[in-house]
Amino acid sequence: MDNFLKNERCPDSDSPKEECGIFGIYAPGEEVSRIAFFGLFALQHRGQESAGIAVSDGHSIRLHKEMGLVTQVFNEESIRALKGISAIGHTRYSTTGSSVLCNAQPLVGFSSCGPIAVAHNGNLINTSELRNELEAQGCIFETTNDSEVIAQLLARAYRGNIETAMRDVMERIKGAYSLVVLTPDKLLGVRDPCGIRPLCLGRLGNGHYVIASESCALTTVGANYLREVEPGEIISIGKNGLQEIQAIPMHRRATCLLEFIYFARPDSMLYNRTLHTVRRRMGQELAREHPCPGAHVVIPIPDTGTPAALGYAEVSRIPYGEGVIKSRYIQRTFIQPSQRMRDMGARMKYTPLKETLAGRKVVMVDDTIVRGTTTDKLVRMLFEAGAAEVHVRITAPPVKYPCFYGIDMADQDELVAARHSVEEIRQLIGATSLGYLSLQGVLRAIDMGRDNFCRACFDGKYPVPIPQRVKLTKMMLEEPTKRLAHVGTGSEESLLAPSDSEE
Ligand SMILES: O=P(O)(O)OC[C@H]1O[C@H](OP(=O)(O)OP(=O)(O)O)[C@H](O)[C@@H]1O
Ligand SMILES: NC(=O)CC[C@H](N)C(=O)O
Ligand code: SF4
Ligand SMILES: [Mg+2]
Repeated sequence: MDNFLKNERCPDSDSPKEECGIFGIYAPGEEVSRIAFFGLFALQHRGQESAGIAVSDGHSIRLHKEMGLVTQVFNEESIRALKGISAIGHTRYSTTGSSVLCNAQPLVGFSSCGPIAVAHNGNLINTSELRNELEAQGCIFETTNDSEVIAQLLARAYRGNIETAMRDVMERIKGAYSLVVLTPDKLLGVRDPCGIRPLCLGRLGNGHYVIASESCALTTVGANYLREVEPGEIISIGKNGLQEIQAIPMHRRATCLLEFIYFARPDSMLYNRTLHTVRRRMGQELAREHPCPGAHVVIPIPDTGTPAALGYAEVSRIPYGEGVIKSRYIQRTFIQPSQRMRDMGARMKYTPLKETLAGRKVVMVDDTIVRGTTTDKLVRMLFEAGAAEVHVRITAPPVKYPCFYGIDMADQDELVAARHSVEEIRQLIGATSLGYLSLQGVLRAIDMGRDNFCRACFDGKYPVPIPQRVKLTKMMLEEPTKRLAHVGTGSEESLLAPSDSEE
């Protein structure tokens, strides 16, 4: 627990964070840890705090994890030391538990039938309840993250059949979870009954299987995309091949809408749609909903705003141009662990191109305004570079409600749209005009109905009800008094939204 004690608490760090990248491979005869490294590298955008790989040699499991980016955590030596037949990996963006080494993943639990490694993307909403119960039974926890509850439950339930044990655990845990699980002889891919976080299955040319958060990681390792892991499903891979098990009934499909808008890489596929195409269409819808007659140029805020700006330019017939250059070496600002770091990140990240901006009426297209950290600095920067007008266009509706399923927006106070109207936000960011794409517009661009998505941060309808009287925060397991609040909460309704549950 040394790392935990040394962690410096940031003033605003009590809110859950974004998400994580997970990867799994079962391929005897292949360099599985090197392939996992490449897979994790492709998933680096999903989490930049720590990375780790666990490898099985058929008998035991070895683990290497460190704080930092994938390329900082692994080198030739550490990859070579991880020899085996199967592997799982993780890139972390903390949502429950500080960003410290003991909370890095994969986590390894020890059962009476051998070791089990777990890597988790998502966030549970009944962590404290389960952890209190396990502690009362004598379980000793080594981390302050929610994922260890899964590892501990699994280790207790495992009596030789990992699929049955996993099903038992799925019946207990609530919230968002996409998992890869490794035992000495099996690899599992698991998705919660709403399929909130993505997870897909692919196959290498030699017939071996890989599982990844996003299809872009399959492409990187040369695997063909087969399909998404279904909500409530366990995919089990071992020496007898692949087994598909509908472990618990699908509740309903509720994949995170923000994965389509921002989180997932544009070259990934979700619901069989390439996200670059979807985002371009969001830009087209935005141009129809919020035109900007008389503007001279449409500029994207790279990277995620780029396809949408192309779409906006196509429909509006306003020329597309590059107005800001993004440093190649900076990471996502939205997924930095503290507000101070996010502020610095935004300033380091962009430089304006005066040639595109000076004297022009500019349409600036970005994907989301979450806290507003990025947008107000950008608008100021464009005016300072000589823009005559700055019209901000956003390919998402205002983010008004917190996310408890693995995204960095648990504190409603941090969300600028929770406290201000669109006109007030326009004034705050100093834009000439401001237009958000409607939920209908987003859904038209994806070409699917609203019932296929979690969109709770936009409309307050949570697909998995949030327990009442519970403040789910990133640090809740590091502050014992907050944990007590989780015991015996009767109602499953949230206090946060006008209409909280979709039940
Ligand atoms: O309102 P805020 O809280 O400031 O966050 C919103 C910004 O954060 C993200 O960009 P980011 O730079 O993280 O990643 P990207 O390069 O993928 O666009 C997002 O694309 C917005 O630009
Ligand atoms: N962003 C995530 O998916 C994080 C997974 C897990 N909740 C953790 O904090 O480690
Ligand atoms: S609340 Fe928002 S960010 Fe969270 S899972 Fe739902 S759509 Fe995604
Ligand atoms: Mg951005």
